[in-house]
Amino acid sequence: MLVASGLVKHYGGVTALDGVGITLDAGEVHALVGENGAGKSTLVKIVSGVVRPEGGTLALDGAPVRFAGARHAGAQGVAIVSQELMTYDDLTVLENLFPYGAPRRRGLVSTREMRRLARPVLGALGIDPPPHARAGDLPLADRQLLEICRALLQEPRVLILDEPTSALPRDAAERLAGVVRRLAGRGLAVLYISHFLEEVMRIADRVTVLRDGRVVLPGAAAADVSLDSLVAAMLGEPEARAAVPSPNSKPAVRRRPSGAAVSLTGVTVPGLLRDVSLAVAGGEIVGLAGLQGAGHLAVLDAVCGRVRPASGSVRLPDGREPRSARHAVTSGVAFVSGDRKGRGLMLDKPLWENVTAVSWLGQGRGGFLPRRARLVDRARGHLERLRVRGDVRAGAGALSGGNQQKVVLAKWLDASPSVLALDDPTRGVDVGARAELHAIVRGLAAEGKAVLIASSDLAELVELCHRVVVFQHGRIVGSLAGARLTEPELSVAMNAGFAGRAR
Ligand SMILES: Nc1ncnc2c1ncn2[C@@H]1O[C@H](COP(=O)(O)OP(=O)(O)OP(=O)(O)O)[C@@H](O)[C@H]1O
Repeated sequence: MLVASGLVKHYGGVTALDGVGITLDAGEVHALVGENGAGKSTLVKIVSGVVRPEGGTLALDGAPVRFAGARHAGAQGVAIVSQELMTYDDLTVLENLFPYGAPRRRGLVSTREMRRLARPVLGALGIDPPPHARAGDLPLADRQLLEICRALLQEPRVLILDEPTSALPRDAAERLAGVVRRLAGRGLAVLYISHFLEEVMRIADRVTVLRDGRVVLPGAAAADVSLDSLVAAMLGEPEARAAVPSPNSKPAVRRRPSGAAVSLTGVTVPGLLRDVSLAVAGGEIVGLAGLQGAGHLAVLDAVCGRVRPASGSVRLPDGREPRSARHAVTSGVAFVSGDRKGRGLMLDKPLWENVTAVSWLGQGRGGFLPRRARLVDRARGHLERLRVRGDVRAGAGALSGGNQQKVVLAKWLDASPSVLALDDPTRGVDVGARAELHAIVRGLAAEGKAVLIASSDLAELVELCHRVVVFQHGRIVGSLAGARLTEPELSVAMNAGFAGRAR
């Protein structure tokens, strides 16, 4: 249905695509995988009309096409849900679903018609947001599903999903996988980009692997490709062995409890947390798990000073309560979120400024301003440690999405925190970088830092954590550690709690 051939694209001196081709057939889910910076988003942007290639061709149903922009591509039946959230936060749910012209009745915008059209699509995705709620007030997962809904309402023939499940809890991701399969069954061509390789193998009919702007595995039948060979193709053979941890490898962190570094005592936050007590020692990595709205994320908010308890108390390593987000930072709390756009980077500023920004806040006023060259060097050191490919003086906006996420982590590393609060820290990060970020988190714990982590990726919690505390309806319902800390156990506990089980 849609054939791209010989695509070439440069950004300054960087070759993003070097003669890339891909064929998307009706009725198939075609997965596109590759390391951060491999060129996936660039390919997707070209195929969806957002970026023009310098070379190569696109053909739709055998006829050559040149897209003048995303709307033009949309009108030709190519819809995209991009990696970065594109919801209009100040508009309502319904307004977000019909951005290019709402359905009208007798010349007037018809809310009823909007609802009628939207209801079955929202239902298929398993969400039911209030139609007049402000999109910005919805949880991240719902906002992502809203975007998918918006794309589906265009009734596309080619649907491009760029990391659609990276912000979704597992149940929503599984629902979405079902929806994608059904859409392909109805004759849609789906291009599916994801860093979750197991998910890719489950959902895709074909898989194309990009490495350094070139196709290294072209449209292979997914049934013929093993997970190992996929990783090897992505990373190149020698690196693959070093970067990917063996499955279920437990953290080799020596726990060095040194008293509670962070503690919550009887914390109640109306609507979010009810009488939560939790202590995390220095050296400990504690996971926070729960379904959407269970309260586990509110613990991070409380530690980071973004919500204040109505009763109970939160104590940071310096013995103080976090009175505000800024105060929490100066008390040594680092907050790393996978929601890069919302919480993270100054995209128009160079990498070194981004990386060194927080430690300035942490050091407060009155210090001597280090010379720029020293800051640049310091930033370069952090970025090399995280293997970010990119010039330290270039703007953060020029980095691929996954590399931006590494910069978010680097800026907090620079601030030498004593507590790490992580919210889906490896969202959108490739398998090699994920292993690297995990190694860094383990290393920081081994240095005595306290780590609290929430993640929609249960494998991440199982791999990293000493124990995982499970939340339901704002309360702690139990915890898992040691041999009981497995993905299936965790999933059951999150959904059904610990009724009838020993805690
Ligand atoms: N607007 C831009 N300006 C400069 N360089 C860019 C720009 N967009 C992408 N690049 C560069 O092109 C290369 C390919 O990036 P691209 O975003 O396509 O990778 P990706 O495979 O989608 O990565 P990720 O998995 O991290 O999203 C990278 O080296 C990136 O730094």
